[in-house]
Amino acid sequence: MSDVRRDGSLRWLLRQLHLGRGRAVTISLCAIVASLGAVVGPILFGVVTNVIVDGTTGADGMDWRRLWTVLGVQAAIYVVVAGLTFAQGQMLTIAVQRSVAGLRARIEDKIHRLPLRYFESNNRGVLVSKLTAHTDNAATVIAPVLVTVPTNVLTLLVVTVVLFVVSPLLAVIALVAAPVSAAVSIVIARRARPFLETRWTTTAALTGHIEEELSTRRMLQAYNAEPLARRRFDALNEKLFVSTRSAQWAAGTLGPILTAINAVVFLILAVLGGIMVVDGTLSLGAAQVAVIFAQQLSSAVRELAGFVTKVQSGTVSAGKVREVLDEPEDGASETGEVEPDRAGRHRRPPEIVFDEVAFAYDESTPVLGSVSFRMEPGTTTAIVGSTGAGKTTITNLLQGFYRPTGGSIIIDGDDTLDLGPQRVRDRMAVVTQEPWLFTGTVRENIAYGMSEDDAVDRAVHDGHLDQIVAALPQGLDTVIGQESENLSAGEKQLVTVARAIAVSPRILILDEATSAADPRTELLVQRALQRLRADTTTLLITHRMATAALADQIVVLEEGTIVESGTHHDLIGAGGVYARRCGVDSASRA
Ligand SMILES: Nc1ncnc2c1ncn2[C@@H]1O[C@H](COP(=O)(O)OP(=O)(O)OP(=O)(O)O)[C@@H](O)[C@H]1O
Repeated sequence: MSDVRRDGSLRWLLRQLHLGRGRAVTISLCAIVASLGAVVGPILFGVVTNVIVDGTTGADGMDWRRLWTVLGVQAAIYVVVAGLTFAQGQMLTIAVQRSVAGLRARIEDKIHRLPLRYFESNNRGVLVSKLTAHTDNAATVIAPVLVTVPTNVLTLLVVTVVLFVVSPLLAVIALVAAPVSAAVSIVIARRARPFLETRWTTTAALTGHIEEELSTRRMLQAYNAEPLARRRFDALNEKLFVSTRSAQWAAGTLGPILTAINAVVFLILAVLGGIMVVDGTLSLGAAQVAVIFAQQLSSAVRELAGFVTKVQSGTVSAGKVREVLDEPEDGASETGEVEPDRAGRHRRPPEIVFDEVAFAYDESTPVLGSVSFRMEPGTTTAIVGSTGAGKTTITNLLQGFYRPTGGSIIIDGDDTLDLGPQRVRDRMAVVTQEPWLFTGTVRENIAYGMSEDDAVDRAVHDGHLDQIVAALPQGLDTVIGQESENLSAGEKQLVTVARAIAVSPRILILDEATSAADPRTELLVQRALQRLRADTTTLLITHRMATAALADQIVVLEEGTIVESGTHHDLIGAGGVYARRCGVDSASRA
């Protein structure tokens, strides 16, 4: 994280952008030619002045031909400069936006490759701002690198040379200001940097806070905790205000200081130039060129100084983006298409074996000891056990979210680590206690981009959603979402059950899938899932003994270890933990 070297971030960023050398060179060339034109313009302006002065004060009268020629050339140069500036600006905008889109795509891709652990330990607001605001801000350094630096360095060189040709004395005076301005700019940029860092981290924290507030707003209201949330918001808001003000203040002092330095230089040049014209050591046109060039010199220095602050800010952002892209990936989070030769490997329900599987989320606290059980093809295995026993952890491992720390999970003879997560998840459906819905129609939520319309209709019927869908204002086309008020918690769970039915899975994981449904609906859904079971190897996590009793095999887990396993009848007969649980469960239901 913080090991990202700040000074390396700019070079790193430019390497990530894949701007295309040809396009970068074209943009820079256009900018350079345009800036050369902008330098030649004032020289011709001086020539025009001298022609007019000679014409009005000399004996030969006005040389109209020369005057019109110079004016014509000058006009042509300005037209070319305008054209090139426009073209360069357009190309630059496209290049910058394309680069930003590419960078965002890389982060998006990275997000799918990061281990779940990363998201568990990182604030979502921070991630969102890295994906959006920081990416945009990091890209703002492209324009300065391609245009500001080459054009202004060139302007500095040409202007300096011409100034020396015109008048070495005036050149020296104009140049003395440049290093002073540059030093001031660098000092101010350094001062602004910590404020910029704070501004970005606070913006991210504020985004995270607002997101949390929105997703927990019912709880906040129910517990009257809004004042607490408000206080946290106010504190972050104030911190953002202070850091932004300080950053702006530090950067804002730069302009006036440079303007003051330039004003003094300009005054000295104007007075000295005037004296030299009166003395006859300098023509009026040359004096004019010297004054205009001195201004160009100072504006080039100012632009380069602006580049320093912009790059400061862009580098801070590039560092943040780099933190995400440099995060170590986890093979277990690898995603993508299933390789064609292995696609559809689960043509029939597979056999799944947990062979001495051990696991710990963090090394100091083992969650699973040595878990071994076999799931025959097309059968249902129920895992029951106390809260925190490790049941969901077993489903997480089967989905390939984490790697076992010991032992292996074998599907049809292949270790899941060798298969890779894509193939493991091929034709796998999961329904959890927390129904996961995205903003879209009921149909889209069930199809989830994979199932045909008739599969959706069948799933609605088999999943006993018909009546619920009929009661919705636009039926299957009603828009729902995670926060949707249209559906109850149980109904949302039924939508996710229908989604699982629609994909005709070969492996089905049900983790308290019907916990929010009433007993009658649960029974109906159980029947629907029962129909799937012949073609599916099912892992069922449940606290309801009546649901577990329907399974072909029951595994009883306590503190990460299997304490007993067998059929409902075997375990009732054994009179152990399961039998006691069944007794308590039926007593509590009575
Ligand atoms: N992402 C995680 N990071 C760290 N520890 C975790 C994580 N998820 C679960 N745990 C811990 O692992 C242990 C087992 O959790 P798990 O969710 O597998 O239990 P469970 O049997 O499914 O419980 P429940 O019946 O309450 O759902 C718990 O002590 C829990 O605190």
